[in-house]
Amino acid sequence: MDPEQLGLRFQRPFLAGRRLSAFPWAELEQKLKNSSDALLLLDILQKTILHPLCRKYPPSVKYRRCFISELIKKHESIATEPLDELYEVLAEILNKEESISCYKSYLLPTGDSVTLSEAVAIISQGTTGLVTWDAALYLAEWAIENSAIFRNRTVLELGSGIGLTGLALCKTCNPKAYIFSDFHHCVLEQLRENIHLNGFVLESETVNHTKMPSKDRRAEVMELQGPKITVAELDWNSVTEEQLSEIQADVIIAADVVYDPEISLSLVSVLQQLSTSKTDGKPPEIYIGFTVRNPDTYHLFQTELGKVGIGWQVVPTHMKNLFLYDLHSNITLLKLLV
Ligand SMILES: C[S@@+](CC[C@H](N)C(=O)[O-])C[C@H]1O[C@@H](n2cnc3c(N)ncnc32)[C@H](O)[C@@H]1O
Repeated sequence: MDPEQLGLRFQRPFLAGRRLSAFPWAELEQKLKNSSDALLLLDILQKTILHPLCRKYPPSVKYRRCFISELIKKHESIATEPLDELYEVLAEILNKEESISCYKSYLLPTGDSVTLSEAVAIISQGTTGLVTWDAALYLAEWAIENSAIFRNRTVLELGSGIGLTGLALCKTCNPKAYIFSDFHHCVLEQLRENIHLNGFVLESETVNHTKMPSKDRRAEVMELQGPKITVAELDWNSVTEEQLSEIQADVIIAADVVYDPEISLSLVSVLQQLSTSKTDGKPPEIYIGFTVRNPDTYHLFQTELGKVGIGWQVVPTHMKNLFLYDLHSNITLLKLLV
């Protein structure tokens, strides 16, 4: 494999902040043993820590520190002379302060990328919604592979979190309109920030509090070639039938929203109400992707769907693993039959 290729295999997981143990370290070590040429390490540096996306939107300090330390270790295991560039980068990182948030960038097959500001901790501010979960990566990848389902249609996403699936879909699948939704105020705030970070303009701040956009803003919205994007504050426990009937989505999606029995019950009720609203005489297509952590929770979700007359089929796996979700996590994508 040429050194450029190995560099690219470090780039994608590094920018997305994936687990360091999943990086091709053994291959790097082998290559370095065969030739102690520093060019390979410099290429990896350029494609990761020195990449323009990382300079502008860096992963967490701890993550970068661990990564550069691992590169130094690999280099020192085969070379006698230290490589200055590695130590310069380490020194720069050691001077940085830890923060509770960081950036992750996900490279799209179009050559574009989605960058998100995410929390460093898996649970923060009392919510799981401030990080991107594997099911969101899986659903985004599946959507990109099946973009015809979304082209020129209105898509509603439930429990969007900070927006990975929707932003990837808006950048690659040409939906007519995309409605992100969630209920947690910190998540909604972070979601809006991420939408702006990716160059999109919001149609309005929330569906519930529609503000008339300023003249400049209207011009900006009109100039925008992409989908009409909305963020809706939508709580499955309190949303009314009337609010749901106003949405009129052609396609409904959600990622990692089946993880708690109590939440499942209100989610199913929302899905049932949404499934009865018809656009152009047709019910919406509904796709729910989730990691099966506890089979009982999964079965409860299926049972509750059955009780309200919603069937389901498992959508076959695609496994291109463009976004590097953990291949050992048990992710399922259901198409609901309404
Ligand atoms: C595990 S996170 C998944 C976030 C994102 N879809 C992903 O996969 O990365 C679950 C999301 O569901 C949202 N959620 C939980 N209960 C909700 C409710 N009652 N109404 C609306 N959203 C809810 C949370 O705020 C959170 O963003």
